[in-house]
Amino acid sequence: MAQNFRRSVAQHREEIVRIFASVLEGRSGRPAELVSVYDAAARLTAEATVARNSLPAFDNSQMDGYAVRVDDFPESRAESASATFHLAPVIPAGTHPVALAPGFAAPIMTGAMVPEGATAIIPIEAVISAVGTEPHSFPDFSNDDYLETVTVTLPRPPRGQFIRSAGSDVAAGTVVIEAGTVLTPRHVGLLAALGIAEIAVQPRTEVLVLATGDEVQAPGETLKPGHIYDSNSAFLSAALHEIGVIPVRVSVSSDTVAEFERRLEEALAAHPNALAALTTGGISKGAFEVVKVALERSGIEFGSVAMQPGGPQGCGILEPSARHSGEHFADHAVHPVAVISFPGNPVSTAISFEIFVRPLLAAIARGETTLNAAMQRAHHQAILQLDSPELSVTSPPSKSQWRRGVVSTDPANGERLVQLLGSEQSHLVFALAQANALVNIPEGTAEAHHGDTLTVMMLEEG
Ligand SMILES: Nc1nc2c(c(=O)[nH]1)N[C@H]1C(S)=C(S)[C@@H](COP(=O)(O)OP(=O)(O)OC[C@H]3O[C@@H](n4cnc5c(N)ncnc54)[C@H](O)[C@@H]3O)O[C@H]1N2
Ligand code: MOO
Repeated sequence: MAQNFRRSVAQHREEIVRIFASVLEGRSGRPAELVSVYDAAARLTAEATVARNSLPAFDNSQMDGYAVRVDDFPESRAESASATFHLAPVIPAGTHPVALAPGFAAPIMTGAMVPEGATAIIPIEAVISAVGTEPHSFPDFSNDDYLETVTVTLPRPPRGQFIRSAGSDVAAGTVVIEAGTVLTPRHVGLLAALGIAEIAVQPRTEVLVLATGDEVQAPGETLKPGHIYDSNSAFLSAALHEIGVIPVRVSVSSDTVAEFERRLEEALAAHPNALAALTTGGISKGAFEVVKVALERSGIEFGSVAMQPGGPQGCGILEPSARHSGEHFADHAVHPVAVISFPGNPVSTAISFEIFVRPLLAAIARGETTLNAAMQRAHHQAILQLDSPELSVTSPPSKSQWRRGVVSTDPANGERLVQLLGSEQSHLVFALAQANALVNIPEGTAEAHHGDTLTVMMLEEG
């Protein structure tokens, strides 16, 4: 049997980075997928997007008002220079106007195409006086009488005033989005503005999620005595989804090695591009440690990390040669797959994912290649608040303990404060759900007191 490892958190992180770097190395790029612009948010672009047309595509009005030829006004520097015009036919948005004849002002709406010949727009509020209508509201356009009866006196505008000229936003031919960009809603809006209905994106990374244990049942089922609901699959699937990775849920509700191997093989056969498998449970010192027994045979290493919760851990690379490919699975394409095994307790699984996997997979989903840097999550300092200042919280000095907490800002001085939720125990899912941060009591520290400064990691931050 392989020697069990003993590692620090930093050493285990390094090992997991090495594993992911190695499994990524052997994979060639997969063909891009075309997705609808409506489904493109958060996807990674496979190629650069070049604007085929300009934005705006045509000169258009920035105001509801009158389109005029500036040359129709008397040449004057005086601010009061004005001229009086008969009206040309109204130009609503979405119409193709005729050219503006000299001596006429065309009522025009915001977004409407500026007629040929017009060189400025005067907003309706700026009309000096009018005959046949109120100066600051448009005449009735429901019949053509206004063409005969209405005149408006307008101030001389600067040339180009309130005209949004063609190409002033995007010139045709511009690279508007580079390859390798994670699309935000703003990018999606830009693509739609350019009339692009579909965009080529990288296929998403798939990761298998295997919860194990005779006692686990899917939510919704009727619980048998001594059983519990499988919360790890739900947590991990949601967490993967949140970072842009496709979770493939595979529940293994039996503690037999053969079933675990068969489920894993079936899942890998059905998802030959899966980059990794995350397992939960079955790795510590019990009599039925199915994950450990099955995967140790395939070269995955198990041991302990100086961390609480999350002490028992396993990780390694499942090489194609070590796969238990039975008769049904021998013929599918095989890649090395990263296997990360978390302890079964729900808080242990959640914290292990946050500390060892989430930042890395999030970076991979964003197309980043410097995985070491990606592993560094933002840490902040916060001042511990305990209900009674004379109390303290304890931690095994040989371990880095991660408590659950709520970080808030002191309104008096803007400092970060942190209150702990629940205890250090790793079955407390309610406290975990209410927490917004993980709070570290570092290795070498046996007690933390009210007012101590501790390192916190915000759960909603990368
Ligand atoms: N003698 C020892 N016993 C244990 C040790 C130890 O060092 N010596 N370590 C403890 C620690 S710490 C942890 S963490 C757990 C890890 O055990 P396993 O990874 O083998 O996990 P299981 O025994 O299968 O389950 C532990 C716990 O979690 C519950 N569980 C399992 N799967 C799920 C799931 N999908 N959803 C929700 N809850 C789950 C399971 O029912 C157990 O209560 O070992 C300690 N024991
Ligand atoms: O290491 Mo266990 O994860 O403390 O409950």
